[in-house]
Amino acid sequence: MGESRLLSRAEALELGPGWRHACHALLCAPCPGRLFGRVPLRHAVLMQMRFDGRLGFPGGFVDPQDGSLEAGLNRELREELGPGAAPLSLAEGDYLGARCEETPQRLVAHFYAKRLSLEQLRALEAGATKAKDHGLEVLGLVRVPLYTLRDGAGGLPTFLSNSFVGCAREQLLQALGALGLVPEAELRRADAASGNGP
Ligand SMILES: O=c1[nH]cnc2c1ncn2[C@@H]1O[C@H](COP(=O)(O)OP(=O)(O)O)[C@@H](O)[C@H]1O
Repeated sequence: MGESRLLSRAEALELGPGWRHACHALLCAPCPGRLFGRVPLRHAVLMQMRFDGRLGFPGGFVDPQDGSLEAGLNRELREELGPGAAPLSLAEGDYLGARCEETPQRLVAHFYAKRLSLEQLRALEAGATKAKDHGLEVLGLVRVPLYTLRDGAGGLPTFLSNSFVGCAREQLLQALGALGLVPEAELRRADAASGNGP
């Protein structure tokens, strides 16, 4: 992945016609369970295994006929997560930021996050195999482990050493911090321990 820089929604929308716009979203829910009866799961955070073997968030390119970034995002969520995504309806208020990359094409990656109930998130997971893209562009949803196991590597550090598409790894770290899903100090330790950081 090349260098990316953070932009506001307004700045991103002012970029010229040479830029393609894509929108992706982190969906999460509070998760009271404990792994092995002792490790708090904290939250269920969804990512997906893509056709190219990389991890990314649900979403995709916005088409000119979508009319708005959010309309494009909601269409992509239905294609990738199935009809269960229809009631989600992500909006401008769910916007977290944009990153632009010039490697090799000019891409603006808009990023959103939305908190669901655990019941809503479970229903999405259960319905995702009915999505148009299931088994094609999307190979499956995964939950992100937010804990770090006693060995200092298992859990989030090891998850972060996977291969991520575009700026998805930076987006994940941004959202986990911004939404308070993992304490900042723990996030920094997991990032450094993953051996895949900056
Ligand atoms: O989770 C993500 N975060 C940031 N960029 C992503 C993510 N997933 C894909 N991308 C990038 O966004 C662009 C659109 O990819 P995607 O495969 O989602 O679109 P599509 O579903 O419309 O084909 C690609 O350039 C890809 O590298």
